[in-house]
Amino acid sequence: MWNVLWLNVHLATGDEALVTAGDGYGCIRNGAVGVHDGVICWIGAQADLPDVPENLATRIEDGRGGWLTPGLIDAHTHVVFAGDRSREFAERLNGASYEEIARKGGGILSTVAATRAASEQELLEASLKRVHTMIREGTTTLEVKSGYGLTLADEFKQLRVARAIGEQLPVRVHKTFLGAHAVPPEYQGRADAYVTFLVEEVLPVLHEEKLVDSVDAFCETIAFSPAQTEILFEAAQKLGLPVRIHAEQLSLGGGTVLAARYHGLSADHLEYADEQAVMSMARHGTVAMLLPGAFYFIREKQLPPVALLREHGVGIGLATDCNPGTSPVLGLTTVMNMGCTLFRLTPEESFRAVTSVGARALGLEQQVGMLRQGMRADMALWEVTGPHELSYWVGGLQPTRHIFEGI
Ligand SMILES: O=C(O)CC[C@@H]1NC(=O)NC1=O
Ligand SMILES: [Fe+3]
Repeated sequence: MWNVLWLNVHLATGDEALVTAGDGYGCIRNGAVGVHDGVICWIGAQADLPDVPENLATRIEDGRGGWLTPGLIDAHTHVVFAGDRSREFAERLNGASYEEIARKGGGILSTVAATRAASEQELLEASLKRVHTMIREGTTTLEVKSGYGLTLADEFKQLRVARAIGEQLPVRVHKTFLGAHAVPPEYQGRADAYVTFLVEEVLPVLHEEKLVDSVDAFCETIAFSPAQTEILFEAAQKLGLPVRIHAEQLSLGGGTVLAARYHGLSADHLEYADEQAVMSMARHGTVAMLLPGAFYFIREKQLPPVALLREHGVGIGLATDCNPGTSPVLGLTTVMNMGCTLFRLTPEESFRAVTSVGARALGLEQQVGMLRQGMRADMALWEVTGPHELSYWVGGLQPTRHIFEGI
């Protein structure tokens, strides 16, 4: 029946079938969870537990009255990179402009150069350190993008490292191809040729190696146009790969509408999204993935259209966007607080944003993101007064237990 039994826990299930107007978390107080081979096989009030045959070889876990939640889902990270951009942060605070930093070889292309120069082992070691911190803060599912290699060999290297992270650590990894993150030095002024290179020589090879779970693009005035992005999306669609997009981060450019038209899993950033963009996401079930870490770090002033997202019933996700340039953030509970404090999400919305909605953004809603019979037993145990407290602390809150596949 089960090989692990969690007792003496209050459950914030995030189960949409249990969520009500009065309880946005789908709570079961004084609950229990039975797990068999990493899957939830029983969940409910402890008083309703069926008799457990004495001889059953069951590992009993005492939750000591803590709150058990789904493991947190970080559905947008660039966590695999080499090099250091902290000096740029200091230079900017001492008056240097982005342009001056870029002219000195700083910015995204400096991370590209460092990532190309790093060996696969060096890249893995640097990334594992950051993912260990993410795990300590409750993350059990992690999306990892490429996009700092920008050659076949280096995009390959990044995605192999992403795969290795999931093989070595108790975390589920979704691998996203983001070759269209920036135009590399060898293609400067030839963005169209670079896009052709990506769709003809890079994406098919990485897909063949089963290293791509979805395809992303940075659709922005300083990156790729909607027309260039669509070429990539057409290629992804031909390979049967879902798409996602960095869109409307710095301007209204049409990326969100484009991604929704391709039934994109998510459209991310969205500070400059308008009602047409929101309605296109609602029409196609595309998740709005808000990234308050980048908003905070680059001191953006334009807020994403949260009221419109609510009005049109678009799922609202939150993620760290962990990257060295605009969002050096590792903790999802910090991002949950930012979602509430900066974007005025309710704690319930913030909780769903990193659980059930995060799962939808990765196409994993049948496996993770809720505590429900049949779902993977990826969970986190918290010593808090209730699930609302996960959005309250500004950093520093860690679960007492990070539980992957039940243990
Ligand atoms: O500066 C970097 O390294 C990444 C910037 C980051 N990438 C993206 O698509 N949007 C961003 O803010
Ligand atoms: Fe990003």
